[in-house]
Amino acid sequence: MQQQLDFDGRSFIKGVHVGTIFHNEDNLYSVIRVRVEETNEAHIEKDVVVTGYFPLLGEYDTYTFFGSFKEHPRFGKQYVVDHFRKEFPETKEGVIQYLSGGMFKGIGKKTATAIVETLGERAISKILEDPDVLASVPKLTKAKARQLYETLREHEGLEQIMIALSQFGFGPQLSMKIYQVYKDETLQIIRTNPYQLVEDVEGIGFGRADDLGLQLGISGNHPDRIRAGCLYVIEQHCMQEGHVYMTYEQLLTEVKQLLEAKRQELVDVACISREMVHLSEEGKLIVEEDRFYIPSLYFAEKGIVSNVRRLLEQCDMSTFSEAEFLLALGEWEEEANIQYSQKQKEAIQQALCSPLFILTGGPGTGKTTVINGIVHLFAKLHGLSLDPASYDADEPFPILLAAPTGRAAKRMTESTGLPAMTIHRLLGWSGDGFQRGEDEPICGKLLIVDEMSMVDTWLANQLLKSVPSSMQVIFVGDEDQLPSVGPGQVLKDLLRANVVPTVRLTDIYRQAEGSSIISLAHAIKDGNIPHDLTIPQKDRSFIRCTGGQVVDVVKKVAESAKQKGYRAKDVQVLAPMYRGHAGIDRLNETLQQLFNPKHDNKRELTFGDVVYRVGDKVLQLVNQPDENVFNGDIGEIVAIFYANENVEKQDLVVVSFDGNEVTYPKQELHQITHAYCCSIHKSQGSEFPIVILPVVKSYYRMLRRNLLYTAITRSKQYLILCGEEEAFQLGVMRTDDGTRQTTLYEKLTATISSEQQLLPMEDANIGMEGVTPYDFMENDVT
Ligand SMILES: Nc1ncnc2c1ncn2[C@@H]1O[C@H](COP(=O)(O)OP(=O)(O)OP(=O)(O)O)[C@@H](O)[C@H]1O
Repeated sequence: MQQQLDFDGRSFIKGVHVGTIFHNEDNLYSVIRVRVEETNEAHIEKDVVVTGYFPLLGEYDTYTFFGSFKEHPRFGKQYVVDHFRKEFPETKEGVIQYLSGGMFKGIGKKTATAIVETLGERAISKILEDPDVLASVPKLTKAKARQLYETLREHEGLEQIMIALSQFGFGPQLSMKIYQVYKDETLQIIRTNPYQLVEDVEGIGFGRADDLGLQLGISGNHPDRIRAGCLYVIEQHCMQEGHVYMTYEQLLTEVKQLLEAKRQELVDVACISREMVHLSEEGKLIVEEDRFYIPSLYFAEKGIVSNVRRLLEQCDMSTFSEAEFLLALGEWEEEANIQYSQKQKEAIQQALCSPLFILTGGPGTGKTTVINGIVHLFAKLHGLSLDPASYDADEPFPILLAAPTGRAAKRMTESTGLPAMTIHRLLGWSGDGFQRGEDEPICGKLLIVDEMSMVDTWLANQLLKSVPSSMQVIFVGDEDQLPSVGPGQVLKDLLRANVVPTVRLTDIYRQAEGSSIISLAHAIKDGNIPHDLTIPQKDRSFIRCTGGQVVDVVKKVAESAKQKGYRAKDVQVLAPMYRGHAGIDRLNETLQQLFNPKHDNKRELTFGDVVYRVGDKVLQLVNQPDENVFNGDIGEIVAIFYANENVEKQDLVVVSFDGNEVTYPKQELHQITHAYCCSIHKSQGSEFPIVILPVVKSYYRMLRRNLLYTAITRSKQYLILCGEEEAFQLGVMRTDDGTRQTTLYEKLTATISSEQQLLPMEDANIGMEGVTPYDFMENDVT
């Protein structure tokens, strides 16, 4: 028998699948137990553990696996599979059991027996060779026969496809991903147009598809290649630079560069131009004047405009008189022990009266304080309880608070005492789509969204279209912060278009409390470097050091904070880039040694180059709505379980995000990273008692004014800058970030008529300096 199965000397194991130990539905990584029937491997146990990327295999079905044995440091010997094939049974009972086992629609034991009696023990091979043999089986309808053949082909097909894909150079994981998209058509699609993969399969970029194109002899000027190049360039442009469109010239030039860089062959501009037109005719790109858009971004911008207009079309929302407002305001000021400034009062009143409103201002200008006022006055004036417990599923809590990150939402909860959530959660993000939209809007009377500068064009559109016309919406944000990670600059464009009632808070209150961090932030925002930058202040200091010294200096500063009793969670080191001698990775390594060193009693687990240890501070890198953790959330490793200690038979890391415990199997650890130091981008929306900010020339490529401004405004109590003054100056002077190509501003101003535009208070007051609306109101009241 062994001679019979030789497979050109390749290692194989033929056996029965007796149990699945682990199966990941997303990437199909599987660990199964196989009872060996035949193999050309020497010294093999009766049962072996087989790992690889494949769909859920039929229990007790027979397969032949091709691969090799590897020694896993923890799990021991495992057979790691490159590809496999299903073996069809060849005994009478086996065939009957297989055909009637539920996989073949409409075939029960009786029909299966009839098939075997007619075609014999080799029935399955015979059917695969020639499906017409099924015509001789009594009482088997043509439809059932066809279905039976197709199901058999499907199972056989997978094996052939996997082998062919591996010959094209795809590993088992990517092969399985491709197969999941195209199924039986995989090879046909790849052979006719490998560039299709770029559009359809996540993880395959233009470069990879182009290598395949070259292998398959597709010419440099081939329309499929040019089209894929166009789509790739525009997507990269939008995702990496944050633009919403590319001009004709830009797209043409960049596509030409890309296509010619990869092959020693000139690509004709006319051909590129023609394919750009074809793509727009097919709706894969949208053209407007000389601009090219990815359709989803084009329609998202349009959606934002039409929804802003829809919301603004609602009339004045104030169902209360000015006297009632002032009374409620007075009561709240007393309760909260605060005296709002005139501007802050204006903000509260306009917010309460407008269907859509923007509150903006730098750090410490009182945005949070005003949000609090809005919430309490809204409840008072509408006779609503602010106790979420007094509402139920039929009548949900009417005031919705949301923010782009979990931490920003948590801060909203802390400052208002009310439930707040991420925008993704509010909109019912399921991992591959939003539940909420125009057909199933969110419920409530008032929605306040904080940190609006972080919201990109897609999310803003989804959010706005999910808002019912009866709901009042307030956007809060600081346009000088870093723009959203995704494309667009929605808050900036909304503010510039001046179509939504807006109040800008400018007076700084935290400064009045003696914060020199806030005054530094405001100076940077205006492009100034205060003369006292390097002079130690009560709440900030600047430690001069070179790029080579900065890691040690950061460590020393963190060490002294630790000695003063601060915990890792209070001290946040922020840096702009991951790699390099002063990069985030290096800083994390150093800070882990300081805050959570190796200890015999502390469990740890190695993942790639990184060691995770119980007690480590970690950062979530992706949204995981099922677990209620989101990109940017910071947690702590509270437990590590090794594979031999649990039924899943795999290493597990448990992270607590403010009490919400999330378990990560080892292969999902790429979802987290150490957070002693994190990127400034990821820190948006969060605040920390102590921020240590290294700024050195090796960060040159990244240094920008809004980056430094964002980093500095993350610190609540102490800010320690370390590094080179010139690097800091260079960053403050560089402002070339605000040039995202968007058309939201133009679309807003063109679509929303001037009658609809509500002038912001400051403009409405032109010529009435010194006189405020409150002067009139107070007269009314008295
Ligand atoms: N009218 C006021 N009178 C006295 N103190 C005020 C007033 N407005 C705000 N503050 C105080 O100023 C500080 C900053 O206010 P707040 O946190 O609301 O600002 P913010 O704009 O939300 O700042 P950040 O964006 O940095 O969180 C708080 O301590 C707050 O109590």
